[in-house]
Amino acid sequence: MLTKEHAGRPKSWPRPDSAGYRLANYMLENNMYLPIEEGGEGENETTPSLVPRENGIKRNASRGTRVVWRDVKVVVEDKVLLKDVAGQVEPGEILAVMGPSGAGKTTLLNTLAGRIPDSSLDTGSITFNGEPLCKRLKRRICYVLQQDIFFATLTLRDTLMFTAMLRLPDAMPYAEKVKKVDWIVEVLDLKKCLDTKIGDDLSRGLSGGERKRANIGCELLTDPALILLDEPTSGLDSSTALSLIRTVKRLALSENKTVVTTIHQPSSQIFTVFDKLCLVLNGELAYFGKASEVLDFFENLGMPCEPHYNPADFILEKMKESKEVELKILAGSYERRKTCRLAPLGENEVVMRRPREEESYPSSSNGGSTYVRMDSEKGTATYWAGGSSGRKWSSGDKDTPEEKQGKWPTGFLTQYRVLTQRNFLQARPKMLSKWNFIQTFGIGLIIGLMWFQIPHTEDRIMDVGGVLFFCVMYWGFVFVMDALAAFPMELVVLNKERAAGYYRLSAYYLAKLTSELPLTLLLPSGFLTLCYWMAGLNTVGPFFATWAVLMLSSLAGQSLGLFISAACLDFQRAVTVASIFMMGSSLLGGFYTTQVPHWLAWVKFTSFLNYAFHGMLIIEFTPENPFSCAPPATSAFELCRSNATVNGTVPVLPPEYILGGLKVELPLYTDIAMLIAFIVVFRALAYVILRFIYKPR
Ligand SMILES: Nc1ncnc2c1ncn2[C@@H]1O[C@H](COP(=O)(O)OP(=O)(O)OP(=O)(O)O)[C@@H](O)[C@H]1O
Repeated sequence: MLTKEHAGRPKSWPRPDSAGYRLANYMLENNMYLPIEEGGEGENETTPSLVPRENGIKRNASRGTRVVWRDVKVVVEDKVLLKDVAGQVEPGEILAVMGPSGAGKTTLLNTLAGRIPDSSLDTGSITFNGEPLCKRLKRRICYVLQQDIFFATLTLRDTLMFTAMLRLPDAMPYAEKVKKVDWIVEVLDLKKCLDTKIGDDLSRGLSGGERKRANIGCELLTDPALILLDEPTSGLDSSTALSLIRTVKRLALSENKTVVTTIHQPSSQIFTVFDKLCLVLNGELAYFGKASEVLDFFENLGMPCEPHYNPADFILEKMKESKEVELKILAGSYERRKTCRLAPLGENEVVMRRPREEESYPSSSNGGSTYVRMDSEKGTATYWAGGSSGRKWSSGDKDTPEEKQGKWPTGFLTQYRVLTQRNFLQARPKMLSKWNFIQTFGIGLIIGLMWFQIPHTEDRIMDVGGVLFFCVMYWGFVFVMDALAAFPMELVVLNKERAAGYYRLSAYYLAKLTSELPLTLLLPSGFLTLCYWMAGLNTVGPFFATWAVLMLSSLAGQSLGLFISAACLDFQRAVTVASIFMMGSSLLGGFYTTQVPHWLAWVKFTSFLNYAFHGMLIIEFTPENPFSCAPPATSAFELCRSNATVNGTVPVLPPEYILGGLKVELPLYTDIAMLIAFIVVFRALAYVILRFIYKPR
């Protein structure tokens, strides 16, 4: 019977102090785990619920997934990246993929994760308990990337909780999600750094090992069938690396997870933790089998390893020794494969192959790759074409009714809500940093002092224009450049999360736009308040109207920055494009020159600064805020020259004269409509680029 403490815990996630977990721990510490024999059980059978182990110890194995891949050949742009690669990994096992740099380890991992384009998989089949890899099964794979990609300003607790909220189904109660996070924290030993910021190269946060475990933790939340780890130990010291691999092994054993990891140069202690080994050499399979038997394989080839030598070092040295040795290893592997048993083909399993040029096949003209289904039992082959939307070769592609309900783990509203909270939290420290405040109010103060209480006279009209233009230009630049700097970093996280199917892009985008709005508007509001009143411009009503125009202008700048960032995807290029655009916009924004060469006149209509500046001038120069004429001898206006002082009263300039002199031609509503159009169009364009052009796999 479950105790109260256990009652809310999902059945599949035992506590770290559970008997299963303690047993796994004990077995690992005492080297009592045994790899399961290759082949043997029928592919479609569920692994027996209890697998006999050494010393009579039994392990619960009812939920495991056997993953088998055969004849995998990957070709990209006529380059063969993988050739005839086969293997099998059982629940509770760790398979290490090793080989020299560029051998094809990551390509193999990407292939197993279904993250290569359909057109690149030339031949091969990948099955999970006999079911061919399909969209539904892909969602049960967790892929821990080599880089630990997170928002640096969030704490580990926030990161895990947001991931749980996004990746665990809406139907799961909140308390259950919290318990799952607690469990991950305990299993991966992350408790002591739960409230530490993730950090990055510039700001200290989690240590390398903690970040790696956090990365694994975020992926494990979904209770995956297959865990793929790409170089999980890179950048870690040997003891942290060993502890990490041991943790993964413990998890594999206690949870019956199937683990495949690429690794560069494991220590001999790490090497002993691996159950199976897959050596890849120039895209070909150099060895597949028990890790403990790899040295026998090399010895049989006449390459004995010296006692006490790290087997991993020995293997890599041999693989890189010479072309001759390389050929010898591959020949040995070929011979070995003749006797190596993989699980038999499953009922629904087909080994697919793209037809060769000389083969004729029907219906090859519909644009997609053409595949051949080879039924090994009947000895038949059927050709058919599959569009880029997916392969139509397996009954396994069919989702269950529950899975059909949605491609995403959570609904749009949940995604929007969680992403809004997360974006707000992660943007807040950056936007409201002490230095941003110092910069904003420092510059605001300088502007206020420079143009302190501008007299309302004709000769100071340009000063009023100067203050307003500076506000528009300053915040235009700040928002464009901020978006250029922040968005590419965010794109990396977005890319990872989209590839793993966390959420809809539309939910992310909408959340980003709304969550940052209050933060975006706070600093320019403070800045304008300071400058406006120090410069003694107009009254309260026009102040709020000017504020509204400045907000629209700032958002237009941000939208432009997002668009340039998404279109360029390269910071340096984006800065160059943005600088040219913004300098052009500033120069043609109507303040520096009112006499633009006629062939350049059209450019000012592409400048959002122009619309914002002119809008502010219209708001500022009103009959209620009169500007008096200069003495007739110096006035630029005919009206002032002809109207001399009457009874000591200096005549005032009507606003239309001032606005005419400043070449303000469009009405206020046109300026506002154009600013809104800038915001909408550039944001929409940025979305379209992300949605249709910049698609992660
Ligand atoms: N999209 C691609 N187009 C062309 N060649 C590619 C592509 N992706 C990978 N390659 C090439 O395939 C080979 C294998 O790459 P892969 O990243 O799988 O190697 P790896 O064994 O993981 O290397 P490392 O240990 O250095 O990460 C490399 O020579 C690489 O240049």
